[in-house]
Amino acid sequence: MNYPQEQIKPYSNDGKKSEQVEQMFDNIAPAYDQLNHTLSLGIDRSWRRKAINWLKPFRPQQIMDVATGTGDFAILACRELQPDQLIGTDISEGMMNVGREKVKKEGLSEKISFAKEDCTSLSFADNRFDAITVAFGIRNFEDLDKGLSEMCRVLKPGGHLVILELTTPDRFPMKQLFSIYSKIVIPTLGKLLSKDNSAYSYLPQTIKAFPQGEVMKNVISQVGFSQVQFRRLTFGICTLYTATK
Ligand SMILES: C[S@@+](CC[C@H](N)C(=O)[O-])C[C@H]1O[C@@H](n2cnc3c(N)ncnc32)[C@H](O)[C@@H]1O
Repeated sequence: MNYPQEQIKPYSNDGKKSEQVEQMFDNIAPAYDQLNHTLSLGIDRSWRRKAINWLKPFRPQQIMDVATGTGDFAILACRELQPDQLIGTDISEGMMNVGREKVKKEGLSEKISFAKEDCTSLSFADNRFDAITVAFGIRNFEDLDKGLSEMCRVLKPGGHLVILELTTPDRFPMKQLFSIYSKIVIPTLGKLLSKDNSAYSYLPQTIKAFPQGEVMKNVISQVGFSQVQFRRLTFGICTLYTATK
C-alpha cells in the first residue's frame, strides 16, 4: 500500500526518499542528541524505558535495533536486557559514527555493533533475531510495508517487535498545544541548532501524515505479525506498538 508520509521528502520532490533521509541524518548527526532531548523535554528517556520494559520478560538474546541512529535505544536496551548480541542498523553512517563513539565510551563494544542496512531490504537471514526494536525511525521509511515485512522475516517465530513512534494527540488541549509546538517550536529550534533548514520542518509533516493507533495496528498485522497492541504515551505524543511473530 502507499502511505502519505512516503511521499514527504526532506529536500526535494525529485529523487529517492531514502537517499534524502540518509543525507538529512548525516547532516544533523552532530546536533541530534541535544536536539532530541531538548525538543522532547527529556521525556523520550521514559518512552524508551517503557519499550524496553515490555521486552524484559522475554529475555531476548539476539536483538536488532532498527534505525538505531546515535544508539541511545541500543545502549539502554543492552544495559537493561543484557543480551548476547545487539546489532544497531541504520542507513546513516553519520548517525552511527556518533553511536559508535558512545558505545565505546560506555564500554559496550563487545556487545553492540553497528551495520549500514536499509530496513526495507535487510541482508540478514530469516529467523535471525529474538527481538527487534525501532524508536522514531519507521516514519522515515520509503516503503513502510516492506520495512515491516523485512523485520518480520528476520525475526524468529515467537520473536517480539517493539516500535516507538511520535504521534499526534487527538484531544483538547494537547491536540492544540502540540499543533503549535510542532508548527513553530520544532522547526525554529531545529533550524537554529542543526543548521539544516529543512530537517525540522520535515519532522512535524511526517508525524502528521503517518498512520497512527488502530490504523497502524492493522498495518503491522497485515504484514504477518500477531498480538499487535498499542499504548498511547504522554497524551498521545508518542505511541508504543508491540507485536509477536
Ligand atoms: C529520528 S532518528 C532515531 C534514532 C534512534 N532510534 C533514536 O531513538 O534516537 C531516525 C533514524 O532512522 C534512520 N532511518 C531512516 N530510514 C531508514 C531505513 N530505511 N532503514 C534504516 N534506518 C533508517 C535514520 O538514518 C535515522 O538515524
